[in-house]
Amino acid sequence: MADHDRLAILGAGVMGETVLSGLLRAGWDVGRIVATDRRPAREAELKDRYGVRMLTNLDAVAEADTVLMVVKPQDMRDLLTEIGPSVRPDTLIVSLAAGVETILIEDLLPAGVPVVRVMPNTPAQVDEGMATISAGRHAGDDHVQRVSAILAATGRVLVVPEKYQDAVTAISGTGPAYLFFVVEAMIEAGVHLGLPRDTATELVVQTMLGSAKLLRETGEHPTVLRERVTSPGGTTAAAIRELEQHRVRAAFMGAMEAARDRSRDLAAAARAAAVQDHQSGNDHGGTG
Ligand SMILES: NC(=O)C1=CN([C@@H]2O[C@H](COP(=O)(O)OP(=O)(O)OC[C@H]3O[C@@H](n4cnc5c(N)ncnc54)[C@H](O)[C@@H]3O)[C@@H](O)[C@H]2O)C=CC1
Ligand SMILES: O=C(O)[C@@H]1CCC=N1
Repeated sequence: MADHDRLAILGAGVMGETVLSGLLRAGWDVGRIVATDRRPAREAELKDRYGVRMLTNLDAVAEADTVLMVVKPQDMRDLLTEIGPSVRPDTLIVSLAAGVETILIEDLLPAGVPVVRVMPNTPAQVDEGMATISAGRHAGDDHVQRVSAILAATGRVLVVPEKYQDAVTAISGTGPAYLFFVVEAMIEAGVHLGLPRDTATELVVQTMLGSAKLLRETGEHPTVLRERVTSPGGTTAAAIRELEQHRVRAAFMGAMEAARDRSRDLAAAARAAAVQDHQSGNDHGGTG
């Protein structure tokens, strides 16, 4: 992304702020970024915290070369309906919403507007994010590069075919929640075994961090690393037997299938709303 390019973040909730703060930590000039939020208290909060200019959606789009849409999937249609007619043909539109397909976004925008879909995650708040990027029909390599450069400020980036994005959402988009769930459960277990809560928390958090670092830095398969902890007839073997008896592996598969299916449901709901709009003649003017 060239240094003069300007970015608008529409919807400055958890993920919008995550991207904003990451870019500022990476050295972006706050003057190159504008943001919006429909909640006035949130606008004031972000203005105070980062000195970022908070505008209306239409003003933000008018100023920007790249527009990140970071509202809930259910709010995406209203947002696109509002900004669609004002989007210039060369404005790059980027959606970070779960489930919403680029083809639906393109339909609500003027013909030919480039659209890119991203699935980020919250570890971007500490520059350890994992984001995947997929190009829509009118987005070229230069657009994908531009979005990669933005997301690379907050962690790792992979370009994937859009058909993978529902699975990605279930694995890395939603993934931090599963790991926090495991951490919660392990801390409770420590307390159950008689450890003070702060001691249990320190043990579990450092063990999570250290295990992730071991995986990343050695590149070893997790099974190999687990086997190295598992002494014959020892404590780990006893614990793993319990996890297997409770079908924890199957539960993880079921959980991620459910997340993948929910992402597909969100896409289907957006498609159904589009069909209903067309049938009722309530077309929003998009020709893309
Ligand atoms: N939170 C997460 O871990 C992740 C979220 N996402 C995606 O990011 C998007 C946002 O999620 P969160 O930040 O968690 O939600 P959030 O609810 O924290 O933020 C959404 C923000 O958008 C604002 N908003 C809604 N409609 C608006 C409009 N028309 N104009 C301006 N502002 C508007 C809301 O006031 C709110 O502050 C979702 O589509 C979600 O699928 C993707 C990956 C991870
Ligand atoms: O729960 C959600 O729908 C969002 C998308 C991925 C993570 N959080």
